[in-house]
Amino acid sequence: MDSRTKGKTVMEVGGDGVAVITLINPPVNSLSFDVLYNLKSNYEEALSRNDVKAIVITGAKGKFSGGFDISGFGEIQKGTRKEPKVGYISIDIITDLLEAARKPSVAAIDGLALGGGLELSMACHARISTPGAQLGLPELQLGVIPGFGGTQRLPRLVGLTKALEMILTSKPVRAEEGHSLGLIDAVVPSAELLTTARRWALDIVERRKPWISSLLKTDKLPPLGEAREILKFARGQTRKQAPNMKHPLMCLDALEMGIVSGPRAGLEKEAEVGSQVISLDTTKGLIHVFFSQRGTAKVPGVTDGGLVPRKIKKVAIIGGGLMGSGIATALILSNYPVILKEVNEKFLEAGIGRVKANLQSRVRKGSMSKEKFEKTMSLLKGSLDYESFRDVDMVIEAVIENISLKQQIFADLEKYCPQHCILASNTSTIDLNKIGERTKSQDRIVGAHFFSPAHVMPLLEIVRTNHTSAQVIVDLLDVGKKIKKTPVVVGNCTGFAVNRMFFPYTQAAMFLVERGADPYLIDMAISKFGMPMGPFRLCDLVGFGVAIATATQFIENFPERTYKSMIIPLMQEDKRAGEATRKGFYLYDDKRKAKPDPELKKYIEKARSISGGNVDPKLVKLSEKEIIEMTFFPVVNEACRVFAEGIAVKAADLDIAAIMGMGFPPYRGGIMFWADSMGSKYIYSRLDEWSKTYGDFFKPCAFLAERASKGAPLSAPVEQARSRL
Ligand SMILES: CCC[C@H](O)CC(=O)SCCNC(=O)CCNC(=O)[C@H](O)C(C)(C)COP(=O)([O-])OP(=O)([O-])OC[C@H]1O[C@@H](n2cnc3c(N)ncnc32)[C@H](O)[C@@H]1OP(=O)([O-])[O-]
Repeated sequence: MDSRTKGKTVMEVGGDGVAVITLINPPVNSLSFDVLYNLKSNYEEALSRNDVKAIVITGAKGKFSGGFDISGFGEIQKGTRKEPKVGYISIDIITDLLEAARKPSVAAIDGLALGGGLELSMACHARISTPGAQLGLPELQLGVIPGFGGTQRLPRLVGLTKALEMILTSKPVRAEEGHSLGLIDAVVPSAELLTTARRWALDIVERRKPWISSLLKTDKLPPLGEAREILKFARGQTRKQAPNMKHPLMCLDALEMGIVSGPRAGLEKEAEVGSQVISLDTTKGLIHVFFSQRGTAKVPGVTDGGLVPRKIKKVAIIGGGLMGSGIATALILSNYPVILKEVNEKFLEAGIGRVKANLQSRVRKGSMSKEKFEKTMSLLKGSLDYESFRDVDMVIEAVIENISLKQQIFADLEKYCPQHCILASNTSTIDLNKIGERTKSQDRIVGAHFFSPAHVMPLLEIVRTNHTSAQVIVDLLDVGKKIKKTPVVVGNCTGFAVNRMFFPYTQAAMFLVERGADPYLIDMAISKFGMPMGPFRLCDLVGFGVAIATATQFIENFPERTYKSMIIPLMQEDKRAGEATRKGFYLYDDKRKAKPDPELKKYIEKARSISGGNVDPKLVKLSEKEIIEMTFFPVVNEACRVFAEGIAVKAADLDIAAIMGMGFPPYRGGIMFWADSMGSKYIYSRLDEWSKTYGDFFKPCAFLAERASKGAPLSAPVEQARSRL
């Protein structure tokens, strides 16, 4: 392959008259422009050759195709590549050249056919797949729409309702389901894939199998009136679930056009809309997130040194509380044998009970069979001492946040665990250097900070001290991938990356209400911005105990920029501690539905009198935009500090940490990406103005000031960073 080209196709014509075209673009055979243009040339040649009767398309190395090369969108957005004529690929190549050809094509699908990959296969006249292959149109998740005819062919193959479900949820189906839906014509073992596809293609030529153009099928489409009702419902749901995104509705426009005015008009609409969505801000954000999420596992100086992850065969967890049991669940779900250690029988039983309950909820929801439940639970063993730790490869400590207890545990671990064993702590606040103070094993001590509930939340902060070895990080990155977490490697400090960003968010909200802003309007504005809930509703959910404990850490470590509000402590004195007590910033009914509480005013007024602040008429009447800026710019400020200190090595890691750890809306691209969309100068000027009026809590940090003075993006790499990694 030429180093300037991205992927290719190769064509081999067999003695049976079948031309097999193979897509080659590792690792997932994505459809780059080079692959697509090569495919076109191969087709033209196959159609013109007398020795070719039929065509089979397949993908190299067990993967059909992961879809259009997503980096191509970035090139178009940046203007480094000119977009081909609208509809050139989907209409001129895929429809008019391939589907309308006088020679039939069969797709031989192994492993996966996603996005453009599935769309290409749907333009073939039959599809043969291996068992378990993933088939889907996940484009909406990336901010784009299926643009190679998927909005037209999928409803015609599987019916409108199922097509809408697959497109709107971005969730793939397995080959077996695809077969029962009519998307796949036959499922055969991998070894028989190509021979079956070749035979099928020749059978079409010889009229022993039907020659079906998906685009011309109508039997699965509902009558027009019914189709309109289904689409109307889908629009309503989409508006509710994704109010800040335009592309899902634009995708529905293309689908509707095809049903109302025919597939050709539908294809044209799809091409027009597909080209428009590329420049939406939400699309830019989502594509940035796709690559950033995969980039978190690439740590300069760690993963680029050729280290190979060691095999972790057995893991021990100390502490069967909420975190320990969640971590144990995540591990056994990925087939790791786990020992759960507790201090006595009662606690051990409770810990194992929690793991059981986590799995049972899957059985109840139908996502886990009873047999799988039994098999998974059999991977968990309880223990009350360290004897069984002699052959473990990794220990994760998940006990309460008490330094001397943790120090004792790590000293014991050093005695009982093998020399190579990774010693991880799930602490969310305590300095890892202190935890390992009584050991000589500093190089294998690492933080494995899970988020609650650990078996559900997708983020894993891997915390590295100055002593942690690169091998240990590589091992933990591998475990993270196997248990389906997105790892972000961060340096050692109070709060690491996520909690450092969380503190100013809640503190800003407390400041605003103390100065007269309405907490319920703040929550509403922040939910509208795209957070799962506002800061006050969140405080109620996590409970005031946790909120006070984390705030205390921040006050102790960063006193110069902490806003100390008494609202939460005052409420706690009155036994209002959040949702668990049915009273917090909101009141909760039997069904845990939240409603505003007029009594809240009393606590706010008292807190205001303690802090000595006054109601500020400007803050009483904040617009939604001002609310967002006053709560999130302090977060941006803290993210800048985390970046400048080298706690995070890439700004994009903070984007992922904010999305997965705080619930920051992915379509805004993450905290730094969003900040850059407004510009460092603007953010600096706002914070600077507020700090002059309201104090140091808002004071822009030196990094932000410097970037603003140069007009530079916040996400540009930190030169000669005082990296802690
Ligand atoms: C006009 C166009 C119309 C069309 O309808 C639009 C589309 O098709 S939109 C597309 C619709 N398709 C999708 O949305 C599918 C998106 N992809 C996926 O969901 C997963 O990657 C997949 C399930 C395929 C493999 O999961 P896994 O085994 O856990 O592996 P992994 O996830 O770690 O990825 C491994 C490497 O492959 C890379 N890469 C992957 N796909 C693409 C791509 N399409 N392109 C480029 N690169 C891609 C990925 O960046 C990573 O690179 P690196 O340098 O090693 O970090």
